[in-house]
Amino acid sequence: MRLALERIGHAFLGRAVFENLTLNLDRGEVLALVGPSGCGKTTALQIAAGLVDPLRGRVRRDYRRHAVVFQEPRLLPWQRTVDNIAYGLAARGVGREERHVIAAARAAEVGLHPRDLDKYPAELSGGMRQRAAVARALAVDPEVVFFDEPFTAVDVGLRRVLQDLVITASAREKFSALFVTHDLSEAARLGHRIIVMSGRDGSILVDRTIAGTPGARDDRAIFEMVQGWMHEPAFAELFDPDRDRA
Ligand SMILES: Nc1ncnc2c1ncn2[C@@H]1O[C@H](COP(=O)(O)OP(=O)(O)OP(=O)(O)O)[C@@H](O)[C@H]1O
Repeated sequence: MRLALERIGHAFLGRAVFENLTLNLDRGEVLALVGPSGCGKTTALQIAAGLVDPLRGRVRRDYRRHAVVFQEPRLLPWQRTVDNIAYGLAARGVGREERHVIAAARAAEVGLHPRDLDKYPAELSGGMRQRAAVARALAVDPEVVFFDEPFTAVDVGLRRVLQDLVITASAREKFSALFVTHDLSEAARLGHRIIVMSGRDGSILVDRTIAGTPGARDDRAIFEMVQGWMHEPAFAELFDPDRDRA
């Protein structure tokens, strides 16, 4: 077990997001977290990543290094791509030359061209910026990666490429990942397990292993899996979050 949220309760301005959230992330596992907008997925991720302190409950972490990939790339505009990718390494005291070697290797893994390394974020396309954000996360050799809807803003074709990057990298590097997404097909492509959060009280409606292995599921299998999920009441809230709301 890499990470455990134990009986977490959280509220903003006195309004509860969830009262009693418990979830585990296993070693090497990509856990897809889905739920209707506003149910608390990002809050759960931020608590798991230590970016927000929960009001109640406990977070147990059994790892040394993690990284976060946000929906927007959050690159430093005044730094070249190579230095953005190496950002976490600089914070860890890795020397400049070694940082650049590692950053160049990570950039190549996410499909950035060597000439992109000297560019500033404003000179990159949106997709290239998000590739750089993934490279920056992987550069620190994280044992856990938190993805908060990282590919929502990129176009469909590139989204698949970036999903494949995550699948390949997680299989190669054996990191665990908590992957928040709105997209059931994305969850079905890259997850080992899926959790569905309720829009009513943030409780967990579904927690199940996804059949097959990420990267080995073909499009038809993914399509059929998602079709099957969509017929389950627990998933229906994703499409009609006000259904049972008082
Ligand atoms: N900083 C904040 N201050 C006040 N309320 C907040 C804050 N952050 C989140 N909330 C509220 O907490 C609830 C959960 O938000 P959260 O962003 O975790 O949901 P989500 O499931 O990730 O939503 P989405 O899928 O739309 O990104 C929402 O009602 C939101 O308005």
